[in-house]
Amino acid sequence: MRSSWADSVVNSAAENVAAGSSASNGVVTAAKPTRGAYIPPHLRNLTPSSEPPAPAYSGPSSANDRSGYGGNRWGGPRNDFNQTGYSSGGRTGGWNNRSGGWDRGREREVNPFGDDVDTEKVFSEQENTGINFDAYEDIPVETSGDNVPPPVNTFAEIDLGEALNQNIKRCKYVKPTPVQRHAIPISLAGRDLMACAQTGSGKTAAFCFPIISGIMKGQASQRPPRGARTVYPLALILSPTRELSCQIHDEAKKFSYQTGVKVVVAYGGAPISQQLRDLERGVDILVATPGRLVDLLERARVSLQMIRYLALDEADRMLDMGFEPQIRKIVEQMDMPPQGVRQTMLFSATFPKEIQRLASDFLSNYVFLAVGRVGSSTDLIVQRVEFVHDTDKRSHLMDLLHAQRANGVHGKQYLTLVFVETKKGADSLEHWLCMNGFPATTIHGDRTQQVSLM
Ligand SMILES: Nc1ncnc2c1ncn2[C@@H]1O[C@H](COP(=O)(O)OP(=O)(O)OP(=O)(O)O)[C@@H](O)[C@H]1O
Repeated sequence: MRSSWADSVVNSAAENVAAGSSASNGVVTAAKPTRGAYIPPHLRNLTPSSEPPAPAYSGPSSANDRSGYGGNRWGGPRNDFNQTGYSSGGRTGGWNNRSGGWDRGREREVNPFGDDVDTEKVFSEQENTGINFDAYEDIPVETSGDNVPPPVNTFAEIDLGEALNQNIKRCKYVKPTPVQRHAIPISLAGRDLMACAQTGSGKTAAFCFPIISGIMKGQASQRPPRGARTVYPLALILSPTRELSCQIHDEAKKFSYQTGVKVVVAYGGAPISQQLRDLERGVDILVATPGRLVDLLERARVSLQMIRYLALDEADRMLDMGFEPQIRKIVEQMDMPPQGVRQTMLFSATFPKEIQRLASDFLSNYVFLAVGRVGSSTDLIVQRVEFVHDTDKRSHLMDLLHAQRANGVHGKQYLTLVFVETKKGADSLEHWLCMNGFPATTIHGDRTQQVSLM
């Protein structure tokens, strides 16, 4: 006999359901929970003493429900999700098998921060993770659109929820970056967003915070059709490469630690079996590369019909890599709720015609946000091009390395990255640098070889 609290939630919910709370609306029919019974995110990590069990699913009676999969499939306009008007007492809880999870509430969550950290201490130390906030003060920010929600200066000004606030402290984020200052309030207000911001500007948190917060606070009473092994994520984050997807996944796991929100990553070039197993354990936020996601959709292992949030990261790069057909298939030709019903955030470093077309096709009454000069390289990096004969390249590199070592920069030791065309060339350079007093490590990628030097 199972006796955990997670089971008692499920059982008491099932009993309530069986007792007739939904008998008349015909939505809930299961009298006994089975594999896959759903526990809403905000209840998944709680202990018996900290919060009472979820109330039973009581059918699509509230104005906030996306009700009636037979009629209006998505149950009215997106604002009905009412992210901003949430009060913790107003949650209806509810349960279903949305994510296909099994025993989700009982799974031990790995701490992505390693050893438990003292969040208060971290916050008072006023550290950050290396972003140069002083340099951000002068960065031009442009917004346009109807009734653009005002930016915030601190995370404390935004109601992201206690668990997420704790994780922001654990990440040592003291204040929001410019893209976060603007994008988070816009997204929390339920608006679609087209954001132009450079890499490294803090975009990941800018789209993850509103998604995680929205899932934590949102209604959990939607009830998808039961599909054998199909999972129904609530949010989809598309990104061009495996590396970026994994990076977003790692960050999102930190942000969602102890929130009960489950994040899974799926990318091509790796066996699909482990990713399928991860999906079967439950998924609220799916981070995926377009090609692998199309595969999962065609196998009917993922359905997009419950998607409330869609984020496209580095959209220009995805188009450069030829992913437009896959992206359009995912967004326009599968079962994803249409624009205006889902909430969509499109991030791109540049804003060429193709991205403008994508924005007008995917977004609804959106806010345009540009942080920094669109399409330019960052002011924080000085770029210099030097033409050197092939035969002089190594000696020139050696001069640069000696100059850097001699000058130092404010007494700090910096690393140097050298990009090399071939694996063989990288190995040979590494050997040569070591022989000349610059210990180097080669990192072999699929396409670009890098040598980093001390
Ligand atoms: N508010 C913040 N305070 C301190 N550090 C932050 C903040 N926001 C993000 N960072 C850190 O800054 C770094 C860059 O952020 P992030 O990776 O989100 O940028 P990005 O724009 O998404 O870059 P990429 O395009 O490479 O994904 C990360 O190490 C992240 O943890």
